[in-house]
Amino acid sequence: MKIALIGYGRMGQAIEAIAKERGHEIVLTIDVDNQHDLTEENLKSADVAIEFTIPASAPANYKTCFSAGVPVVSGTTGWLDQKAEIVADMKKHDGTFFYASNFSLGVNLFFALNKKLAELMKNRPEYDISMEEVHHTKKLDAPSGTAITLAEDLFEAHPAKKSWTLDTPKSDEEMHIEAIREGDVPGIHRIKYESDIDYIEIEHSAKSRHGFALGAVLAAEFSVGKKGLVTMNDLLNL
Ligand SMILES: NC(=O)C1=CN([C@@H]2O[C@H](COP(=O)(O)OP(=O)(O)OC[C@H]3O[C@@H](n4cnc5c(N)ncnc54)[C@H](O)[C@@H]3O)[C@@H](O)[C@H]2O)C=CC1
Ligand SMILES: O=C(O)C1=N[C@H](C(=O)O)C[C@H](O)C1
Repeated sequence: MKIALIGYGRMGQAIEAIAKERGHEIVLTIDVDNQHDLTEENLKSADVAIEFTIPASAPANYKTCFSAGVPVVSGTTGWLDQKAEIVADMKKHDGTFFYASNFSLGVNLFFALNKKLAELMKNRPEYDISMEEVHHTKKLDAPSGTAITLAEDLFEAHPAKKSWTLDTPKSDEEMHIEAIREGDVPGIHRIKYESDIDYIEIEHSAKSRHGFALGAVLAAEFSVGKKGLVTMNDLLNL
């Protein structure tokens, strides 16, 4: 598979190493210094683009790939307020878009566990619910994309909670998410249920970025030949 790598930071470099180990070829590498080389012409040689950049750059990068007819796999977080526009653009070009707030298998199993626990707790108003996420100090967005996915899944299964806030909740319908930035932490997510008599917590802690990067390469392999929106549930058969 010929890959265009858009974003050559921590994730781009981890993805390059795994893609090469799996026998793929990187035919184009774009980072902030050569971003103008991301053109339809230069994308012609790629079977798929893998995009891990920054919230401000990702939407324009997706549109260039859709115009070029190249499937896009992206894990960039913090741009979802523009999702409707991006999906419309993908459809206009009959494109392929595989987006995941977290590409690790373990986190996707954790998503299922979160839904199950929220379902069990939906008639237990004695438990207050909160979340905590911990990431490295270079992270630009808060809360993490993964925390937002966890929160949205929780609200669906547990309708007493309806929205999240990074501040002190103003009502019982709001759930607090604490976003902690320290060191080079690859990513920790905790969901906490607390009553007057006990405390239940589930946690996922990434030991490195390997799981995210491997998931992104597997997603790229899966995306070639597909059309429309593709998700981790499709890849993992969840
Ligand atoms: N979905 C997932 O599984 C994961 C998602 N992420 C997300 O991926 C994104 C990237 O994370 P990292 O690699 O850790 O960040 P990073 O800061 O190490 O790398 C981002 C790179 O994008 C480059 N960049 C900025 N504007 C660009 C443009 N217009 N074109 C091309 N490159 C550009 C920067 O120069 C930088 O090298 C973040 O949004 C992060 O939240 C990170 C890990 C896992
Ligand atoms: O920025 C990161 O590093 C990460 N970002 C993703 C997110 O926002 O959820 C995934 C992972 O937690 C690492």
